[in-house]
Amino acid sequence: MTVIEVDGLHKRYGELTAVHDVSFTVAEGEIFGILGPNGAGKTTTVECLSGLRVPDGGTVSVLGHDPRHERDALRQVLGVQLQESGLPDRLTVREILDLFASFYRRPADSAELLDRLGLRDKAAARYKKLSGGQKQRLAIALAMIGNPRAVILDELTTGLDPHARRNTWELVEQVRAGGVTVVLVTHFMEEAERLCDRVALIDAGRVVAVDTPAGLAARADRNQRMRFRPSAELDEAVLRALPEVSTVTWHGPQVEITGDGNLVLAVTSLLARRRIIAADLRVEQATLDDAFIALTGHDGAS
Ligand SMILES: Nc1ncnc2c1ncn2[C@@H]1O[C@H](COP(=O)(O)OP(=O)(O)OP(=O)(O)O)[C@@H](O)[C@H]1O
Repeated sequence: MTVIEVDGLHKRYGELTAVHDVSFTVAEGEIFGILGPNGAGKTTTVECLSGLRVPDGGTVSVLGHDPRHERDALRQVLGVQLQESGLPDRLTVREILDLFASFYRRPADSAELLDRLGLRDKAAARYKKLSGGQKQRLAIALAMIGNPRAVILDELTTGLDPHARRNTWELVEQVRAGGVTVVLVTHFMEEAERLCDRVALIDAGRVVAVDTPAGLAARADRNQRMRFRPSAELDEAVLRALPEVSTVTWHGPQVEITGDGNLVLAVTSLLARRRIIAADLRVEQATLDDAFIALTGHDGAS
């Protein structure tokens, strides 16, 4: 079932068109990534989904609601964690959660949520005393307090150390395991690759591609590369005859093969037929980073 449908979304700020003709759909239970460099238009896009911004063109439907006209109904079913939380420093974690719970008809149990997000020990701590990772966990708790069917998480792990980032990723997986559809805004390729079922790659306000992370990586205009030491003599001509193989180079006893398509399967099947073992096999696959460069002509950093 489609939970979110965006069709031809446009948003201008004065002279600047921040979002040009953006279209995608998100299915129930997906973790859907919106990936792109700073300023690509990701936040503007999700703000249009949550009703925080009014689009200049296109249509948006979130859980059957038009965010422009049905913001109150939408708020009951869509949880939103935004980049700038703007939470009051002096309130405690429990006070903040209880305050947010009061906005919803059927809020989640805040004690249970604190437990689930590993914040039970911090319930009485003031917001300003929390670490970056704890603040992010609270932000997820606030997005989940209304028992939503879908959540938008925007730049969740920016500024976190690798350990806190990995903990946060586990929480996002738990959210989805609870049946909630997740839209994850990120400019980290690794995060999208690790968490997302599908990704919309956005650059300068336009969708460059929508695909699975593996599908995007496969579009990267870069050869795959494998290297190994064959256990017996390898007939190079047979290797070169495989349609997937582009180059074969020897480095002493090691052979390096580049190519595309199902290169690894083609070469390992050939070796198996000839009863040759590929010792010290190393394979380099294209990554989302490569896909981003291939699809946009520049790297994702900005
Ligand atoms: N309120 C605003 N007024 C004017 N311009 C804006 C406003 N908000 C965003 N922009 C501009 O619109 C473009 C898209 O911004 P947006 O925040 O949607 O991008 P983003 O991909 O979320 O970036 P980031 O990763 O830095 O958050 C940028 O050029 C930004 O400067």
